[in-house]
Amino acid sequence: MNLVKRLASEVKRNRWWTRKTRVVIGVSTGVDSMVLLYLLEHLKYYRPQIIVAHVNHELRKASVTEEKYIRKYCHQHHLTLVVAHWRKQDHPKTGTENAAREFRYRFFKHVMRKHHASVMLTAHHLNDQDETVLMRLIRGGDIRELTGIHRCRKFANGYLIRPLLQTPKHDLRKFAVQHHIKWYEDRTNYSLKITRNRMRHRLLPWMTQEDPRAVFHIGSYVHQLTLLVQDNMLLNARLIKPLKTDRDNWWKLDPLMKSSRVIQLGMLHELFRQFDSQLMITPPMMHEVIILLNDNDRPQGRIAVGNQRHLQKDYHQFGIVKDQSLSGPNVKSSFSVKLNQWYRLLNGDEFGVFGKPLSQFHKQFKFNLSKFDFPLKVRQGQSSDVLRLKNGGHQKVRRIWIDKKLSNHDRNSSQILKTKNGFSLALLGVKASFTEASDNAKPYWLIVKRAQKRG
Ligand SMILES: Nc1ncnc2c1ncn2[C@@H]1O[C@H](COP(=O)(O)OP(=O)(O)OP(=O)(O)O)[C@@H](O)[C@H]1O
Repeated sequence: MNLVKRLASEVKRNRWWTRKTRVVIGVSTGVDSMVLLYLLEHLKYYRPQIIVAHVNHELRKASVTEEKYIRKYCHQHHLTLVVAHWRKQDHPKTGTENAAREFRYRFFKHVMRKHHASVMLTAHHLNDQDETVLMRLIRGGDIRELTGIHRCRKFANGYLIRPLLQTPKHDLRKFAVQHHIKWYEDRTNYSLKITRNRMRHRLLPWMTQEDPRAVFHIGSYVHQLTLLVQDNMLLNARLIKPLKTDRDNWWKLDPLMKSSRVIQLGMLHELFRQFDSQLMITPPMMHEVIILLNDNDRPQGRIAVGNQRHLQKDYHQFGIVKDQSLSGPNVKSSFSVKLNQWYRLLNGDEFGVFGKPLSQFHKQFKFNLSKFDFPLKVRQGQSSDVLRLKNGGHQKVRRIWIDKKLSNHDRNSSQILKTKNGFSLALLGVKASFTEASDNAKPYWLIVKRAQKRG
C-alpha cells in the first residue's frame, strides 16, 4: 500500500489541484490529519502550496501540548501555519460539539480567503463515513442523507475536499506507525456517551466480525447511492422546468398532476431543494403535501414545511411562502369568511364553508343560507351566544362548553361562525345550529379539520 502514490493518482484523476494551488489543510494533530499532511508534503509533482490551519478548542488540557507540537512541526517543515483559539468564554453550555464544528468551518473559510486558497482539505476517512451513515440509518430521515459525507463540495471561494474518504482508518494508523509519524490521541474519542463513539467502538467492530470487509461494503453502498441520487436530481431538475411561472417560488400545478405520485415525489424534492437546500422536508410532511396538491375538492390550502415557510395551494398554482398567518398572534380571532377557502382557527384547527360537500370528509354540517346571510363572520365565542336546535329550542354556548367538558383554555380559544345579521351558525369544531330549508335558501357545508397535534 502506497498512500502517497494513491493520493497522487486521485489528485490527477479528479484534477483537484496543481503545484500552484494554495491548499489549506485542517490539522488537529490526530493520526488522520497528521497522515494527510505527511502525504501532501511527500507528493512530488502534485505537491501544492500548503497552509496548515489548526484550532485550539480550549476544551481539553492536552490542547496546549497539541498546539505546541503543530507549531514546532510547521516551523521545522517550513509550512505556513494559522492557529485559532476558541476561547473558553465563547463555549456554549450545551451543544458544544456542533458549536465547535461551526467555529472550525468558519475559521477554515477565513483562512482560505486570507490566503487566497481555493481548496480546503480535511482528513475524514472511510470509517468516519460509515459511522455517519450508520448514525443516520438509526436516527431515520430522508434517504438522500444516507449519501453521508461529501468527498468534494463547494466551500468558501473554492472546494472542500476529503481525499481520504475511501481509505479505512486501519490503513492510516498502519501508515503512521510505518513512517514514524507522531500524533496525539483525543481521549474524548473513547467516551461511549457520544453516539459516534458507540458506532466506532461497538457497532462497526461487531459488523467487521461478521465480515472483515464490512467497512468497505458500507462505503460501496454510499458510493452507489450517491451516484443514483445525482442521476435522480438531474432528471428531476429537467422535469420541473415546465412548472415554472412568472412568479418567484410559484409553480404550475397541472403538469405536476399529470405525473404518477412517485414522479411527483421526486419533482417536489428537487423543487424544495432548489428553493432552500436547508429545508428539511420529512416523509410525513411530503405525504401531506402530495395529498393536498392531488385533492381536487381542496382548491386552496396550506401546509407548514418548516423554517417558517409553508406550501400554499392556490387553484392551478402552488408556491412556497413565508409564514404570516399560521401561528401565534397572527392568527385572528375575528374575520370575514369567503366561500371555498380554508381558515386557521385559534386552536390550530382549520375550517371552511363550501358550496358543495367534499367527499373525503365524513363529518360536515349542512346549512341552508340565503343571500342575506352573507358575508359570514367569525368571532371569539361568548358564553351568552346561542345556537338553534333541531327541536326548535336554543342552547347557550356556556351550556355546550359544560356538556362537552371543554377546558378553560379551549373555551378561551373557541370561535363562533355568524351570519351577517348575527345569527350563530356554529361553535366551530364543537356544535352547529339547525337551519331550515326554504325557497330562497341554498345548501352550504361547514367542514372543520382537526389540528394533528394538540397540547
Ligand atoms: N482542531 C482542529 N483543527 C484543525 N482541523 C481539525 C480540527 N479538528 C478536526 N479537524 C479537521 O476535521 C477533520 C475531521 O475531524 P473530526 O472527525 O474530529 O470532525 P467531526 O466534527 O467529527 O467531523 P466534521 O468536520 O464533518 O464535523 C480532521 O481530520 C481534520 O482535518
